[in-house]
Amino acid sequence: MAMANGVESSSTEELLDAQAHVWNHVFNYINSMSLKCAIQLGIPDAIHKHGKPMTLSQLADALPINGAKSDSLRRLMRILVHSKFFNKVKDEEEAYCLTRASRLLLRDEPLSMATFAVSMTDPIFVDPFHHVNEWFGDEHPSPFLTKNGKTIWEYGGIEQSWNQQFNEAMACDARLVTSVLVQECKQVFEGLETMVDVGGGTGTVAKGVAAAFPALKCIVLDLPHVVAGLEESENLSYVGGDMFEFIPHTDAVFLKWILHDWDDEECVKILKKCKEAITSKTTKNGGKVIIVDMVVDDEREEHEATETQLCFDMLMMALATGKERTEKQWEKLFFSAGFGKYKITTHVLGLRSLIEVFP
Ligand SMILES: C[S@@+](CC[C@H](N)C(=O)[O-])C[C@H]1O[C@@H](n2cnc3c(N)ncnc32)[C@H](O)[C@@H]1O
Ligand SMILES: O=c1cc(-c2ccc(O)cc2)oc2c(O)c(O)ccc12
Repeated sequence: MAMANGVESSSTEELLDAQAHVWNHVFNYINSMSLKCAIQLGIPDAIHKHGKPMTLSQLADALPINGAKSDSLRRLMRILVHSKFFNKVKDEEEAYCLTRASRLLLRDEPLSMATFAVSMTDPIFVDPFHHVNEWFGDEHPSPFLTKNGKTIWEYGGIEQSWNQQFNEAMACDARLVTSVLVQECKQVFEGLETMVDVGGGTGTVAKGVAAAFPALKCIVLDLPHVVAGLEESENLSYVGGDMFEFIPHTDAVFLKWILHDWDDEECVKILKKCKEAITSKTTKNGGKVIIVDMVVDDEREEHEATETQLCFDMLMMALATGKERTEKQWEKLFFSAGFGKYKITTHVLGLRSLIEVFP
């Protein structure tokens, strides 16, 4: 009866598909953890050092692992081949080589994301996500605060090693973005005499921009515990302060991964401070705010890009009061803060956009 009917049998298939879908999502963290393990074991570095595709036994010999675990290493490599971190090639024997993604996980590469990937999968960083359901029922502005009793920024001022790990993870991303900015987006900085990188962390972007444009004076404004004791140079200096209170006068304010941390009301406050900073000086060629952040495209067809943007939106919900915004939402912020026009450049920074905002 049940199985004789085509509809019934297809609904059995659908039921099993649905079960697989649930499994897939329940165990999705295994992808993150496998990647973390590969970086910690130094698998990308070992393959890179080998200089040509590396067989399983060569890899097992090169890694700091128990020799009896080479079949487990094969299984780890299998899932990482599946998730496109390695390719398997076959000449005389099967061997592994790097992909573009695992090249970004080499420890000594200037644009390495290895520190970022290991930090962000550390239990202390993942922990707030175990408190999202509890947060839905409480009064706190973020699950991070539900878990830690402090905002992420207050927490960084108290937990030294957390602060250092967070700043290093941000610096990883900033190195990659800076290299694109100074190579592909030179025109954005040309003609500026001064620039303040607001919430600029330990100054990775400002250092890169200051080196590429020696006539441009760069100032990094960040919380006092973030910029304490950092080395300055001829055209790079640090100011410890609060962007909600004061931003030094400048031709341009740079905001990378800042506004998505904050809710709309807080963003308008920050943007108003930016506007004061860029309009209170007689600017020759400047007078703008440069933003690096996502512009969510609801129509976007690419599945992976949409998933990443949705993950970042959840990240902002779990850690702070922010969100990822559509162009309409950005426009509302700019006009509410008293700006007159803006220009969005997409694609040059991958999933993020470069937004220039003018008074
Ligand atoms: C997500 S990080 C981005 C860092 C850097 N812009 C980057 O993209 O690599 C946000 C930064 O904002 C800083 N921040 C948070 N609250 C701030 C405040 N009230 N005033 C100045 N900086 C602040 C944090 O310390 C942190 O460095
Ligand atoms: O990439 C990140 C990661 C974080 C993060 C993740 C987990 C935690 O427990 C704390 C922080 O925060 C970020 C952030 O605030 C941001 O503006 C951009 C990127 C990230």
